[in-house]
Amino acid sequence: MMTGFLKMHGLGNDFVVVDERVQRHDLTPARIAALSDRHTGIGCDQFVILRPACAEGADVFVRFFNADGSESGACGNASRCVADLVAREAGHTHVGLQTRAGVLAATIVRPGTVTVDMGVPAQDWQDVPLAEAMDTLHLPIAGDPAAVSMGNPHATFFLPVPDAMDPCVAGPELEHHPLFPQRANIGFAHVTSPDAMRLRVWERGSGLTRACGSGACAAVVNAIRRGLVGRSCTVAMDGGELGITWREADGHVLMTGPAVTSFTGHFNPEDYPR
Ligand SMILES: N[C@@H](CCC[C@H](N)C(=O)O)C(=O)O
Repeated sequence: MMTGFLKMHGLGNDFVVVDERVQRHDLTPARIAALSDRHTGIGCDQFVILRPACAEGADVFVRFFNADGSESGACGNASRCVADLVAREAGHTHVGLQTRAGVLAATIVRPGTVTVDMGVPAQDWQDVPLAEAMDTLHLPIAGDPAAVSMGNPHATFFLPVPDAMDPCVAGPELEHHPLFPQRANIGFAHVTSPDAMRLRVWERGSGLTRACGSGACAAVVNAIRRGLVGRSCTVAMDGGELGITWREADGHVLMTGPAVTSFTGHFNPEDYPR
């Protein structure tokens, strides 16, 4: 039986979105990895599955998978895309997304622009998680990265000059560093002013992407913790810009940026290895 999908993206971080709210489609991790392959599948950075919500305040339950088939608790760019989709369906401007990291409130700012409340970042070493007790603001790794969880594990390097580290060279090894028992997303940031930074992210399970929403939130949170930027910051990535605010009043991180639908299509799951 054919399965319908949407191809969406946020700043070029691209997603295959499959709606399982009415019917399941037997999408195993191996099948998701095969479908995510850019040469032999549909191709995407993350594969997103929608299920019926079962939490208060949520309109939909969203599961995020990386291109290698592994699951993540959070994906900022996909959250904006799903919020845009569900809000258009319902004719609402506010939607609740149930994720493995909790229920996220999203607001349609204007057509195609969405703010997602990414919640409160977790700063304790157990919550990132890291392999042993340590100060998450200064990891004992060359280059002195800081770590935080945005519902998924992130480490951010602050580079004195742009591109001082190549994500494609440093990223793969750091993603698998023994300090990160669940692997980690690795950000390479260069602060350009008290309210702006440039960022590239080597994503766990997907590699270098054009943008990473949770990575942008993590980079801003870590930069604020280090006293490098103020509470609101524009993050410029290869695919474009996100606005990130770490709200002082309640500690929530707000992420604002675009959500785009590229096309729709169909595939037969049976054509891909289970
Ligand atoms: N592209 C994402 C993050 C996707 C998940 C990540 N690779 C992980 O494994 O945690 C974003 O926009 O946040």
